[in-house]
Amino acid sequence: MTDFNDNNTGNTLFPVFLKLHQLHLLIVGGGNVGLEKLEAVLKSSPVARVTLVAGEIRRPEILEIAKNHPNLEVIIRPFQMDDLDGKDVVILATDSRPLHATIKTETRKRHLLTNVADTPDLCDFYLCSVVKKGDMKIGVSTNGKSPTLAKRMREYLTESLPDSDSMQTLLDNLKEVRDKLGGDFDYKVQKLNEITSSWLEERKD
Ligand SMILES: C[C@@]1(CC(=O)O)c2cc3[nH]c(cc4nc(cc5[nH]c(cc(n2)[C@H]1CCC(=O)O)[C@@](C)(CC(=O)O)[C@@H]5CCC(=O)O)C(CC(=O)O)=C4CCC(=O)O)c(CCC(=O)O)c3CC(=O)O
Ligand SMILES: NC(=O)C1=CN([C@@H]2O[C@H](COP(=O)(O)OP(=O)(O)OC[C@H]3O[C@@H](n4cnc5c(N)ncnc54)[C@H](O)[C@@H]3O)[C@@H](O)[C@H]2O)C=CC1
Repeated sequence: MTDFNDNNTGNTLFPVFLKLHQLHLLIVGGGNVGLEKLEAVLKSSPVARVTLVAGEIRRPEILEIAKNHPNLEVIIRPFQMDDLDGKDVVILATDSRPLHATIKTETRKRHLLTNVADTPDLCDFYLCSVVKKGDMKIGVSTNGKSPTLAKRMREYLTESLPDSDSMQTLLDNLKEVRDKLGGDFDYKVQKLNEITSSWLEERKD
């Protein structure tokens, strides 16, 4: 049975995995943080549809990245409110907190999910550290307490977990079994649980 009180007092964030290629992301800011967030997005979702608006591109890497990512549009001019038109998700990464507060007020009205990189309190969501092993992805958040520890945890999990090839083989095999299994839903759940429990047992040895 689900225990809704289980250790739920501190970190109440709800993790999800976005299909960013089906959404339109706006990043405002073209400096260190704009680049960091752009790289984080494209590393996980290389075909994400992204528009980046910045008064000035202070990290030229952004323009280099744009050359290899046709779904990334870079607009060099100050932000204007109509940049929000048609967007689904917004990341604010300028060096102006008052600008962030003004834009956040408008994105709230428009129900656009917004990350304000320098102000956790204004964020609707946080970016996380990402562990990737083939199709397996694990997101790590520290509830905003220590991004550096999130980064270290990514490194720790990347080293400790099976390598990408083994993980992919495991996932491909399980997918094959899953597709082949007949029977009703309960039977499938039971069978898949049986097969995967042996994997956990082996790990304990
Ligand atoms: C709340 C959050 C909002 C958001 O940005 O989404 C946020 C906020 C802030 N970050 C700051 C600083 C740093 N951020 C990093 C790195 C990362 N930051 C990321 C996420 C998040 N950062 C969200 C919470 C995530 C969580 O819940 O744990 C990661 C995980 C994901 C990503 O960005 O890709 C990525 C690691 C990726 C990886 O390598 O795996 C480093 C370390 C480094 O770069 O080596 C430093 C410097 C050291 C330090 O401060 O720890 C500051 C202070 C700025 C200042 O002092 O001026 C703020 C603002 C504040 O806290 O007030
Ligand atoms: N969340 C995180 O991971 C971190 C957050 N920060 C915070 O993020 C903020 C930004 O830092 P940096 O990227 O280093 O600054 P930066 O000076 O490198 O870049 C600022 C960018 O904002 C743009 N900008 C400013 N006003 C604008 C406007 N009206 N319209 C469009 N673009 C505009 C500039 O043209 C520039 O491209 C700082 O306040 C810093 O404290 C810093 C480190 C990590």
